[in-house]
Amino acid sequence: MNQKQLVGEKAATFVEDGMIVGLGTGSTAIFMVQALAERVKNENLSIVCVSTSKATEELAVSLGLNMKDLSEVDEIDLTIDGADEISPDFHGIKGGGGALLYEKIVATNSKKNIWIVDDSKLVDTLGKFPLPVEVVPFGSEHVFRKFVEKGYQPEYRKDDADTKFVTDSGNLIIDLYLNKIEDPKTFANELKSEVGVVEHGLFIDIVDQVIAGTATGEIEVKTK
Ligand SMILES: O=C(CO)[C@H](O)[C@H](O)COP(=O)(O)O
Repeated sequence: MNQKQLVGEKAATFVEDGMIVGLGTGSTAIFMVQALAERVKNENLSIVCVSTSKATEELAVSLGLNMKDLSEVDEIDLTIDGADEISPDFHGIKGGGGALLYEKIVATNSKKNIWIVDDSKLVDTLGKFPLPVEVVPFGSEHVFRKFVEKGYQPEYRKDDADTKFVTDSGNLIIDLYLNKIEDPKTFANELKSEVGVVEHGLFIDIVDQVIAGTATGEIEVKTK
C-alpha cells in the first residue's frame, strides 16, 4: 500500500462520532475521504463534513457523506488535509492542488488540524516547492511584474489546456519559484500586504499534528 493511502486511512480513524469534520483536497486527502465514508457506513457514525474544494465536495457527496457549507456550521472539530511541504517547526506550504484559499479558511475555523503526507513532504527549509499565491484576475499582470522585479521567479499556474488555471473562487494562481524561504512568517506578511493578493500558500502556525508515511511502511504521528 502506498504512503498516501496509509496515512489517509490512518487519519480517518481520528474522526469521532458527532464531529464536524473539514475535508482536505488532493490525492492524499482522497484516500482519507474514502476511508472516512467507509467508517461512517460500517460504524453508523453521525458526522457533518465541510469541504475545502469543489472536487472534494463532489467526491464526498458521491460517497454519501453529510455535507454542509462552512457558514452553516459553528467551529469545525477536526480538519484533515494534505500538504506540499512541512518544516520541522510545523509550518507548511499548501495549494499544489489550487485549493489554498478554501483550505486556509476551513483550517483557521477548525479546533484541530491534521496534515497527512508521504515522507517526501517533510523538509528542513520551505521553498523548494513553488509557493502558490492566489490573486484577483483584475490587474494581476501588475502583481506579476512586481514579483518579477523582486526576483521571485513567478509563473502563472496553467491548466491542462495550457490556459491560466482558475480557482474555485474565480481567481488566478501565481507560483513563486523561490527555492528557499528563510523567514516564512515575514514573507507571509509581505505577500499579504500586496494589493490584489487574496491569499498565499504559506500556512503558519496552523497545523497541530502531522501523520507522515515512511519508506518502511510505518506511520509517524508528530504532534506540535
Ligand atoms: O494543498 C493542497 C491542494 O490545494 C494539497 O493538499 C496538497 O497539494 C497536497 O496534495 P497531494 O496530497 O495530492 O500531494
